[in-house]
Amino acid sequence: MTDTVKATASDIKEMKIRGAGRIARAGASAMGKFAEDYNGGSLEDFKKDIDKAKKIILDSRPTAVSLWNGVQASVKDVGSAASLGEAKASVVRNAASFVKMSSSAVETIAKIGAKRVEKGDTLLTHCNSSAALGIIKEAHLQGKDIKVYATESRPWRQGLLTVKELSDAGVDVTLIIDSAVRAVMKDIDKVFVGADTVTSNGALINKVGTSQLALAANEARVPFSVCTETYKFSPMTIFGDMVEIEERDCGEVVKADEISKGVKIYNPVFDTTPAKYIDAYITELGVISPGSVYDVMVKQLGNDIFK
Ligand SMILES: O=P(O)(O)OC[C@H]1O[C@H](OP(=O)(O)O)[C@H](O)[C@@H]1O
Repeated sequence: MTDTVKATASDIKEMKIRGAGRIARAGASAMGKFAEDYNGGSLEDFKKDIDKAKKIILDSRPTAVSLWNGVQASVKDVGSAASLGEAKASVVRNAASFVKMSSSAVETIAKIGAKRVEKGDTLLTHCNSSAALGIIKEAHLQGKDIKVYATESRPWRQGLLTVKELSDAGVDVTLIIDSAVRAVMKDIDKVFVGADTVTSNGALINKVGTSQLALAANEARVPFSVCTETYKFSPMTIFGDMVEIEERDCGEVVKADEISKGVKIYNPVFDTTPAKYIDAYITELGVISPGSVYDVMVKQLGNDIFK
């Protein structure tokens, strides 16, 4: 297996490459590079080998369906290719097309979402979502004079990436610990978070802590919007599949010498926010309700998904 595939899978697993959009683009790019460098003999060999490459990439992190959708989009024409050359070229072409579409989607979401930010708004965000931060930075660029609260997002503390990114962009940003979200919610006008996976019934799988943020926003009647590309919508959930919630090493939560032996540590990386706590999904196709996710998926993927 090529070094690029193994190195990409390792970087995603170790979160050197992180963020649902970024890992999707990295997975697609690795598939494209695999095809470009492939020097095997036959189309049959290529089909077997690219399936192995796909599995290595997909096994790196289980929750963000964006990774699956990015890899699938890259290899979708291999089965119908008439020759090895045609199969390789299709993967290179489709991978590049997915990466371009994915980056363009984040830019479109920024433009659409910024319209929902009003002058003087105080916003709250969680973790480090390029889609959510795109909206926030665009609203700032438009001179909307916003203030932002960003959660630390324990245990990985992606919030530190967020406050650096926003302060570097000149945004007035305040870091808070995750358990402070309900205390600050009275001062918040709107919440913007990202997505790892969206299920067919409109539920959100995102960084752990998102659901408590949605609960506090709902209690305070603060609009809660999810900023996401539609390739994070999960077709498998239409047929009842559950989304696997990744659990990571306990050492990310506490150092071994800080806790007595025998104490168990539960470290889920994501949680689920039911559709009823979500006011809108801000996507590259526009602002949609949680109840429209199924229809958007079927429209985009076509009725083939039922075959
Ligand atoms: O695609 P973008 O909007 O950048 O990020 C989407 C989500 O991916 C991240 O997961 P992790 O930090 O990779 O575990 C966060 O949960 C974030 O909200």
